[in-house]
Amino acid sequence: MSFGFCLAKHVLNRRCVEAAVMTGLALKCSINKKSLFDRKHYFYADLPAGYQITQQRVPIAVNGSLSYSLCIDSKMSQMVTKTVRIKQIQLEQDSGKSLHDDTRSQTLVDLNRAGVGLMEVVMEPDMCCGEEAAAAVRELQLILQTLGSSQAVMAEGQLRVDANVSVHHPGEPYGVRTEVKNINSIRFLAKAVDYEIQRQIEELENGGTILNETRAFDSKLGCTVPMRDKEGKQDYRFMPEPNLPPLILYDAKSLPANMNQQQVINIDWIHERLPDLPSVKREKLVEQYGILPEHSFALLNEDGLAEFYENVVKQTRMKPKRVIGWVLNNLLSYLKQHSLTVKESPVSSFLLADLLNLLEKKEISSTAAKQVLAELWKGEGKTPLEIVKEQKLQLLQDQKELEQICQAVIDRQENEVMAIKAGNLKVLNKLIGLVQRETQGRSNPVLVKQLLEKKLEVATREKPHK
Ligand SMILES: Nc1ncnc2c1ncn2[C@@H]1O[C@H](COP(=O)(O)OP(=O)(O)OP(=O)(O)O)[C@@H](O)[C@H]1O
Repeated sequence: MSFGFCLAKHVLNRRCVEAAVMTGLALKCSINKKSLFDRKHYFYADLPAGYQITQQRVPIAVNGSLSYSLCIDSKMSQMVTKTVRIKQIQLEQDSGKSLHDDTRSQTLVDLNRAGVGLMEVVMEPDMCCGEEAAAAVRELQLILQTLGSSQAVMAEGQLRVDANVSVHHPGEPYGVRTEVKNINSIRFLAKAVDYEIQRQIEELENGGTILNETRAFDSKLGCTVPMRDKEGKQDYRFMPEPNLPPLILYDAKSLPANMNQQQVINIDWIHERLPDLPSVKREKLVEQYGILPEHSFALLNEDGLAEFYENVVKQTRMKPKRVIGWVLNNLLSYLKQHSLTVKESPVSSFLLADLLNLLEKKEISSTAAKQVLAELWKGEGKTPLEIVKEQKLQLLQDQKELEQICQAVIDRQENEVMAIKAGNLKVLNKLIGLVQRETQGRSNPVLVKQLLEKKLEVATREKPHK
């Protein structure tokens, strides 16, 4: 993953180091007070210098872990939390990008990123399938965005994944790995890993062998294809980078008293200022509002949605547990349908809260509230109350009128009434629906149910006297 600051002319960029320290701390790594920059030599068209500056041998952070959760059932309601170990985090220079044009049998090289600072997070092989890899990288992406160490937009190359995949029988050592390079979407990551697992199993079952090669994921074909083989240990001729001395970091204890603060990086200072990480934010949401853990995941999955939800909660009398349904089932599905971000929503948290207040005060039914939301979505600047009045959506407050309508429905639906009296209470819902239709959704279904039940009980009791 990379951030837009560079190591150009081999002067170390302070922001790169701070971002790596922040990320290391967030991923529970030990931060090395001394790390080194080496030149790693290899020949490839996208590496014009013939070497890459990297901390691969003595990196800035080591031995961390990342916890991530994933759903294990199709209803997305049962979640398990897993952990992947972080081997190391290193600062590097990015290379260029090769663009292969198969139709013209040409390769173009985009050098725009060559030399730009890049942070590599190396994970241990602790994941078992594409879904796990995808969930771990999604969590890492959220952490990077929370820290501000990268915008981590995969489609723009700000976060890329090289997935190493091998297969082995339980209890046996890991098999030979292949590396699927430069995966630029979480969905493709899951597909690439699962494809590669399956391909390797089939290859081995058919008596073949797995080559230690670099592959690419072809998103159109949904499969991985060979790029170049890595067989035989390559000699990278590592040598210390002459323009970059060892990187020395300090903590509160080791910080020399007479040192200019601008010239040093204090790990403790960064640690104290780390923002709440996504896992902590989720826990707080569950605890504070009594929502389900999976709801807290959904809230953090969209940029700005948790803040939106909290703003609605602050401005409405409705219980947070009910508000969550409106935010996730109604507002979020509108946003998704129209491919909009939370910031672009035509319905502000204030308008949604206003609407939910009408519902809470029983001035409108939830069917009517959905109609109002659809109208608010048009972004014409009307308030929920104006829409309610304009479209005559207020709940019928006149109990007598409602009783008359219920009676009329009962009188018309002889068969249904008989079924209810015979004990089939589900049919009552049909009568409630008919009253709703008669009142154009303006009746309070709870009240209608009570009235119908009362009337039908009376009718049942009255029958023997007739
Ligand atoms: N047998 C294996 N099966 C699956 N993954 C493995 C296996 N052995 C190592 N890995 C993973 O491969 C990755 C190695 O990445 P690393 O960047 O350190 O080496 P590399 O791929 O050889 O380096 P580069 O691509 O920069 O030449 C690590 O994430 C590690 O967890």
